Amino acid sequence: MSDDMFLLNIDTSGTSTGGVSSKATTSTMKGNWKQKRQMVKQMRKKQPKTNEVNTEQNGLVNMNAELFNNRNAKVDKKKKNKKEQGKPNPGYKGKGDKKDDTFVSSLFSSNKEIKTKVVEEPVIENDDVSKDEVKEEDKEPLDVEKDDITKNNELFDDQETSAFVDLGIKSPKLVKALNNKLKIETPTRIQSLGIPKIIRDDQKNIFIHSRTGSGKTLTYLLPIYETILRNTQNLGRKSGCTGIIITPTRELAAQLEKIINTSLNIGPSVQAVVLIGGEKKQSEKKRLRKGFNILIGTPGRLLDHFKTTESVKEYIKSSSLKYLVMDEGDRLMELGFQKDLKDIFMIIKDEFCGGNDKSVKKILCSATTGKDGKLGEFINLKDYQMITANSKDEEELTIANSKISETLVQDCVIVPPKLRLATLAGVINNTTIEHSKEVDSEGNVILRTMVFLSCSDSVDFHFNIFSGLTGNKYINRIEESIAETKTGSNVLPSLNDDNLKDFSYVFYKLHGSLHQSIRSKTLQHFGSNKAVVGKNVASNKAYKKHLVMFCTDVASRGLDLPHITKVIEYDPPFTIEDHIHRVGRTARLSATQKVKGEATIFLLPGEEEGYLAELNKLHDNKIQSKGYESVLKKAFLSNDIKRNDYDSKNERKGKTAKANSWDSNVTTWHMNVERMILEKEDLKKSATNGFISHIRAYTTHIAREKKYFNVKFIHLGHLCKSFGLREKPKQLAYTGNTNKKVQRKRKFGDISDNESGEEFQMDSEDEDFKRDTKLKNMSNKNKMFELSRMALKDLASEFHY
Ligand SMILES: Nc1ncnc2c1ncn2[C@@H]1O[C@H](COP(=O)(O)OP(=O)(O)OP(=O)(O)O)[C@@H](O)[C@H]1O
Repeated sequence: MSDDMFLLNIDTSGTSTGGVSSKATTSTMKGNWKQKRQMVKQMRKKQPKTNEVNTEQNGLVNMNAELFNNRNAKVDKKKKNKKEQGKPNPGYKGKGDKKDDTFVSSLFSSNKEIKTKVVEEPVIENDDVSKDEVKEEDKEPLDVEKDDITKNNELFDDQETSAFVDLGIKSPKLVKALNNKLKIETPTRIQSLGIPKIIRDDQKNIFIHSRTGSGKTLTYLLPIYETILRNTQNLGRKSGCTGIIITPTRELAAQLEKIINTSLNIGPSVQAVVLIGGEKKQSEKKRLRKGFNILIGTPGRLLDHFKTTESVKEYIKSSSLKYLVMDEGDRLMELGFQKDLKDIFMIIKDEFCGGNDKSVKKILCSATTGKDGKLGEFINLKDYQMITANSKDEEELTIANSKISETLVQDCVIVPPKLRLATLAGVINNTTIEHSKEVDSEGNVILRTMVFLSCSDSVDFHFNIFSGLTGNKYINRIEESIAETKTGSNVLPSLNDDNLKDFSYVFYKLHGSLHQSIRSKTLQHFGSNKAVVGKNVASNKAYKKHLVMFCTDVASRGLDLPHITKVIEYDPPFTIEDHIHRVGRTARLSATQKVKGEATIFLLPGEEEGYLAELNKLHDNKIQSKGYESVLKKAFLSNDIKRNDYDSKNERKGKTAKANSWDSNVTTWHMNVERMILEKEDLKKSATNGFISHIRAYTTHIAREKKYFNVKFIHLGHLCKSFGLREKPKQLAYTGNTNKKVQRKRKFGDISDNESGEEFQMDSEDEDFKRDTKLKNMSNKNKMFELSRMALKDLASEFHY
């Protein structure tokens, strides 16, 4: 059967009284799935309705061979057999199967109309790009100098840019380390503007404002180095602390420590200590006792040591301390660290500097200016001066001043909720196809993609799905958050492509609920030059890997990872500022960033489409909206996806979809996910948690963006499908209280809603009971909202990380 032929199992005789006849005749249809669906509708209109087997209700209108070829006629029979055998059905569970009450809806039907004009890129069958032979001469080595990708001219001054020495960086040792170790010779615009002002010995506090990846870190770091090295009394790490750097995330703090102590290491005269928690406080104390010139940390941990560790006082004194940096300052505000910061300022002033901290310059640093642009005021930087490389005549801090790299290629794909997961697979897959020829001088292909999600549970779920969808292929699990998937698996179609057979995918997950040591190892592995996994360690073969990291916004700020090819915003950002930082992980000025940088944002049809206009305000080039169909076609057209059934008796395992059209492949892929979730209890739990947490997180979109992102606009049942779940949302949202103590109290009337706190100490179980009662009286959708709101109270800080 040809690709676009479809066997349809509908009685066309017009004589049947049973709707879909059990003696259905078979007709053959041509065309794409839309045409096929239209034809089905027309044919169905001609048939009398039935209560017995309502194909629409059972989700049987899907245009795919796997589910529907010859199926309708067998549904009744199958159900009967199942009942008789009393065995669970490992595959299809349909409405009416009372035991499960699950629902298999089709991926391509009942989807909301997309209003935005989308570009459907033509996909040429049988002559697809992925099918092209990758000839040696076709390979495109990444020649940084030649195509000037990393030069990022927008970041340098048009005129002859001054050298670092002209900016006040006089220490030969430092300039040499910059040239030799970091391969940096010419300062960027923000460095030219910022370094002289920071070094100058006046009291002005400073806001360094410049786009992501423009070199802000060295703008404040080099003056700190220079000040340390100018001190003729410098006795190494025990000579006193010159700079304190506060960061919102542990990852960013660890990265800064690595720059100072490893990448730009100029010996014992400049040494940093990092305090980020996640390890024993005792070992941090031990390191502090050795002395430090620069102290880096997250607010909570810094404050903790300031209050309790004696050796800190020994090294932080007004005689040496000159700079207090708040990197990603607006994020520090957003995360509610104001109180900690105020306490830190106070301890520094009163306890470390004897009541006078006038010699300490406060520096705020970010690519965005905070929600209301009043960041400086907010943290008492009353007398600050803004230094910006974004616009020459800029004085006010406003979001409009925040810029995105001109080299970034941003697009958008508007996807109905049911098709989100498959389209994500499609985008990842197509990134491999598009960049598979970009080899480095040693023949390696290392692509890196970051997929941003709204919450930890959703990160876990997507990591589990993509790393676990291997059928009978082996997953090489190095750590619990790293998994490699190789050729021949069902994870992504490109793994079955002959031209990409040497490719493998390494999946990572990163979020704040992981143990710190795992977070550090994962990031280190993802960022290392040859993320070597498993068997490849010993072989001399060139690496062909696509490293895909599923992460929360914990990875959106400040991280300078090498060679990020693609950023995917699978869940929309919580604020427009988050978008700027997420996409800022690519298209950076960096010796290791050898790609222009691409970003794709996923939006749902409907109100979310309006968000495009907001995004377009930030991007110089209009964002192109891609059609999800072309994404799916490109990914799923050329390689048949095999079913992963476990039903060996029925000999279904391993069989390909009967029709190898792209939509059949998409459906088979999705059914594989659904089956896997049905089979594995832990995966089901992960999917359920992922879905519920995603909804909760969605409710936290800020008020000014609620007109685009309001949970009321979402078809929750359809969204459920993108988590591979067949349950209805209400089943997932409300499970009732199974706590025995509460049930007993309920039974014997020991608990009532009006018991005061004095008479009856409310414990968490009693709160559960109150909640249950409240929920019972609500409509299903309101239940979901209420649950989200309740969880929000406790878990608000969890959502973003
Ligand atoms: N003058 C320079 N010439 C070439 N590369 C540079 C220069 N200055 C910094 N870089 C490199 O550019 C990359 C990005 O710099 P950096 O991390 O400081 O950006 P940023 O502005 O702080 O970004 P973000 O806002 O995302 O934190 C780093 O890899 C850094 O080594």
